[in-house]
Amino acid sequence: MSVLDEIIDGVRADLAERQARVTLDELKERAAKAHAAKDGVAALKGDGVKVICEVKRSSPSKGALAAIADPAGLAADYEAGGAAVISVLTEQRRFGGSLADLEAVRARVDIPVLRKDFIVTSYQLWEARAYGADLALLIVAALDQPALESLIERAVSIGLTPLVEVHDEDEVERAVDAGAKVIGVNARNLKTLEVDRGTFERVAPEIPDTIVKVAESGVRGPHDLIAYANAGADAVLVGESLVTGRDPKAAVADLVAAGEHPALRHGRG
Ligand SMILES: O=C(O)c1ccccc1NCC(=O)[C@H](O)[C@H](O)COP(=O)(O)O
Repeated sequence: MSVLDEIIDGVRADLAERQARVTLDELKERAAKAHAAKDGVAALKGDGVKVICEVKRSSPSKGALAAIADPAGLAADYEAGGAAVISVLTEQRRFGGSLADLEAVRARVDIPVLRKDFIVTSYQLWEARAYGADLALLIVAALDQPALESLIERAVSIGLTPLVEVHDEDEVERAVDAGAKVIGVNARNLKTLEVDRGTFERVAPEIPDTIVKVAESGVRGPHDLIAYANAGADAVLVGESLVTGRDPKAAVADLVAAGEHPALRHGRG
C-alpha cells in the first residue's frame, strides 16, 4: 500500500465519522450562509508569480514541522507579506489540520483560501464551502476519471475553484480532459514522498497555455521560485520553508518580490 493509499484510508474513516454527525443538508445550509466564493483563477493569474502559502503543522515525510497555535495569525502574516492565496491543510491524522483551522483562517484574511486535503467525495467539497474555502484541491492520483470529472464539475457548480494536482504527463492529460482550469504539478511523489524539483520543468510543457500552472512543493526560497517561474509557473505553493522559518511574513515578502522581478517576465512560459 502506498503512502497516499494509507492517507486516504484514514481520510475515509474520519469522513465517515463526520458524515454520521453532520448531514449533507446541514452542510449545504451552512454553505449557503458562507460568504460568496472568491475567484481562485483570478487570484493566481496576472503579472508576476503568485505565492500560495500553506498552514502546515506536520507531514508524512517530515513529521512535526511547527506547532502553529494560531493558524489565523500565521495566515494574516502570510497575507501581509503579499500571499495571493492561503492553503490550509485540513487533514487531521498526518498533517494535524482541521476544518476549524480553515474556518479560523477564512475569518481572518481577505484573500482566497484553499482547502488542501484528500478529497474523494462531494461531501468534502460542501464542507470546504461551508467552512469558507474558495478553492479545493483534487488529486488526480487519488481519483478515477469519472470521480475526477464529477468532483471538478461539482466544485465549480458550488463556487469552488478546483486546483487539480498532477505528478506526471499522463495525469496532466487526465486533468485537462476532466476540465481543469488550474493545474498544480507536485514535485513530491505522493506514493514515495520523494521530492524532485525537476518534475515541474518536465511536466509543465504538457499543460495548455490557457490553464493556470502552479508549482507545488520543495520551494526553499526565492531561488526555487525563480527556477519554477523560468519553467513556466504562474504560481508556487509553499509550506515547509515558511512554517519552519523564523519570520514567515518576511519570507513571503522575499518570495513575492522575486516573483515580481521584471527579468522573470521574459523567461516565463
Ligand atoms: O508533505 C508531505 O509530506 C506530503 C505527503 C503526502 C501527501 C502530501 C504531502 N504534502 C502536501 C503537499 O503537497 C505540500 O504540503 C505542499 O505542496 C507544500 O510543500 P512543501 O513546501 O514542500 O512543504
